[in-house]
Amino acid sequence: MSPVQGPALLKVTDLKKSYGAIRAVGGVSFDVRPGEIFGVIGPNGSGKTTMFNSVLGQITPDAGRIELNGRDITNLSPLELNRRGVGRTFQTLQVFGKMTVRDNLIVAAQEHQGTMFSRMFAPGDSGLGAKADELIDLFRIRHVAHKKAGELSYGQQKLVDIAMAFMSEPDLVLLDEPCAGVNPSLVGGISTLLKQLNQKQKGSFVVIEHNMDFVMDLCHRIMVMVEGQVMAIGTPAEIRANKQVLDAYLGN
Ligand SMILES: Nc1ncnc2c1ncn2[C@@H]1O[C@H](COP(=O)(O)OP(=O)(O)OP(=O)(O)O)[C@@H](O)[C@H]1O
Repeated sequence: MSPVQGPALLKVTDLKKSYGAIRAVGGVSFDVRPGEIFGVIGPNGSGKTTMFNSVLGQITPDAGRIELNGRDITNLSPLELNRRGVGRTFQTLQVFGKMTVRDNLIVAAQEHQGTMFSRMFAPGDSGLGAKADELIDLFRIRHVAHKKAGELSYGQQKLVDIAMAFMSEPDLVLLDEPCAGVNPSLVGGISTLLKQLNQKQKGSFVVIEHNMDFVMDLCHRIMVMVEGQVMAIGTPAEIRANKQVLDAYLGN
């Protein structure tokens, strides 16, 4: 049983997506509760990204239903989802190298508010400066806040990238491999930050990540996907003790 209880914030039911003869996601169901950090693990090609992109409105599933707070959000666009409180980070950096760190944060939230041309113009504060400063302090990037993001190390840019997803105080954030390419010395710091954000903003996170120590330490529950199917959902202790999971994945 998860330490986080309550009705589902996100509910995914029998999600399916094939590419020709390849069944990328073959009937996946799970739910994420308010305040829960939910990990998604599985071997390469097991359908994690396809599931993620279906939830985020980036690809159209063949079948299935996705609900947020009991409302059907299947096939809504990424922008509509963002306005309903769903944020995301990408595997690749989304920061704008020629803008300062602080402006990157402000612009990320302006986009959420619908200022679609905001990246084309010099960003004003729009009342978002206080939120940007709060995240700059939480992420301990005050010393680089007024530097151009492109001048930062990859690890620092990754922190900015993650902070950007939290500017609009989303109810649900989907994080796609937050540790990918990050120096191992920074991995523990990202985990601590996400725990702090989870406590502070009371948001729910879904995290795809191959770094097993990170997932086991961070997540309340973990879903294991294998060949487009859910093999197991449980607490880190339950997943570690699951013989089928050990044989198919963790034992490798
Ligand atoms: N656009 C696409 N066209 C054709 N096949 C695809 C496409 N996207 C994914 N697939 C296939 O669907 C299956 C699931 O891929 P997916 O990327 O969802 O897995 P994954 O678990 O995220 O893998 P990884 O850990 O490597 O990111 C794979 O067999 C993949 O080759």
